[in-house]
Amino acid sequence: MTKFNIVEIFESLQGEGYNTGMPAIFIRFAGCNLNCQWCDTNFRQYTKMTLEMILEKIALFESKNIIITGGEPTLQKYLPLLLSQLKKNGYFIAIESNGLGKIDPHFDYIALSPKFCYWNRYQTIQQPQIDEIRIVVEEKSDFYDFCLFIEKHFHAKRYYLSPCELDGQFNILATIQILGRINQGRTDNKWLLSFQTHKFANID
Ligand SMILES: Nc1nc2[nH]cc(C(=O)O)c2c(=O)[nH]1
Ligand code: SF4
Ligand SMILES: [Mg+2]
Repeated sequence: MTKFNIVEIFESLQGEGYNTGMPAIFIRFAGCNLNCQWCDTNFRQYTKMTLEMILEKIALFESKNIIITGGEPTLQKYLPLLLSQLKKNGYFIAIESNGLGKIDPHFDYIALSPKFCYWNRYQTIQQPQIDEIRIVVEEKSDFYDFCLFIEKHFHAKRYYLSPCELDGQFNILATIQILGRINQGRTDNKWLLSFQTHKFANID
């Protein structure tokens, strides 16, 4: 029986990146292949749901946008099946991924969040055209080089830096300093700021 490991399904507003404020149904999958120090998501507690159970649950919400997230959603074996069913039902489907798994090019919107700590593992990874890259800022001397590497390695429409929350504090100054450094001498201001606005607004 085809089952998905689901942490939670809820309706909210996209809190981050280009689509900030977009009403969406979030489907959060369990499990991750990484272990980031500042991870803010409990991806270890989940329930098993069939495709029918997921469709029934999301039909209760108003939104026709879906954000597939985790954990790391590409680890779900039956994700392509869910994707094709949701597409048949007319949903716009975005994915949030750490970028180390294979991303199905049929997603309507692809947001990758590559992790500085796992830099080496991105060297051999190829991905289709990405809509946005969003990197959480780590205050390490070669973090800037990591951003340049990612910009070269993955082709995205937009690039964002996002302040890291650690012990309730966001490293905003470090974030805009890196943005300043990376945009210096360019005329396109290619790298932009993304806040996790849902955390400030106290919504899911
Ligand atoms: N509002 C809201 N926006 C989000 N964008 C990405 C999220 C995530 O946890 O992947 C998230 C989330 O958890 N909440
Ligand atoms: S990749 Fe994302 S979900 Fe996985 S440990 Fe890192 S921050 Fe958490
Ligand atoms: Mg989150």
